[in-house]
Amino acid sequence: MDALASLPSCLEESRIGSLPADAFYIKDFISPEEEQALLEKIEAAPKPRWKSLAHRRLQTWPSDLTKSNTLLESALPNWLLEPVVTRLLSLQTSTKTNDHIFSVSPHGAPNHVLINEYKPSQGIMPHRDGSAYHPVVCTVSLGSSITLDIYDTKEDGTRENEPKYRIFQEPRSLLITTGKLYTDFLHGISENDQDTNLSPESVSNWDLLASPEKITNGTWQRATRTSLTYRDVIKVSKLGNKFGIFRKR
Ligand SMILES: O=C(O)CCC(=O)C(=O)O
Ligand SMILES: [Fe+2]
Repeated sequence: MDALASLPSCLEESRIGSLPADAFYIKDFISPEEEQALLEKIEAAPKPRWKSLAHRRLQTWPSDLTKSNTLLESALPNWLLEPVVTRLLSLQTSTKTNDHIFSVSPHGAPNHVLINEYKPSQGIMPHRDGSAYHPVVCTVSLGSSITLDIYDTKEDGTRENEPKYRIFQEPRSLLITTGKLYTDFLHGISENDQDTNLSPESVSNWDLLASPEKITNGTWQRATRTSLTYRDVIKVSKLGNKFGIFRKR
């Protein structure tokens, strides 16, 4: 199937209307072939690229941020730019403008990618992404579906115990979150080997899913899911680039 055939003509078509502003879900953003090629690149990365946390492993491209949340300037490798970033920047936010989702970000494009791998029963604690990034997150999912839980906070600022919203992320999909959803709400993935109670009522993006019929009796049995999280790091230091050139000589 041609991945581009199913792309929306503008982001507004993909808005998750039942969520606070703003979230967009685009099914089949990449093709199965592109998904496979990305998984192979991730697998082929040298072992030290992986950082193992207690319940998850991850890669950071082009590098980790410094203690002061600065990115040492360095280009993303081409396999992380093509096709994802090119396609992402081709998506207009509305039919009335030529703006894309990173038009007003400091560098006009994502400059950083986090790759998270979740085996069944692995997840990520509810958190906010914080102030190091321009408040736009673009997540491409690979391999398997998984449910992202969105939590509101109580009046005293602590997190609600139960998620207020749930977003079902299918392989090859793109999820964009920004606005209040970035700044006010928390997001996380539960440490379960299955996602349960999935229904048109409980899943905010149900109407935008590629294959809701693959969810049986409201249950999704997880397999390994890998995500690519694209963001624009606000502070970039030129030093990284110069040092890179210096080292090559
Ligand atoms: O894997 C995901 O979809 C979420 C990752 C995430 O929240 C993060 O890396 O900040
Ligand atoms: Fe996050």
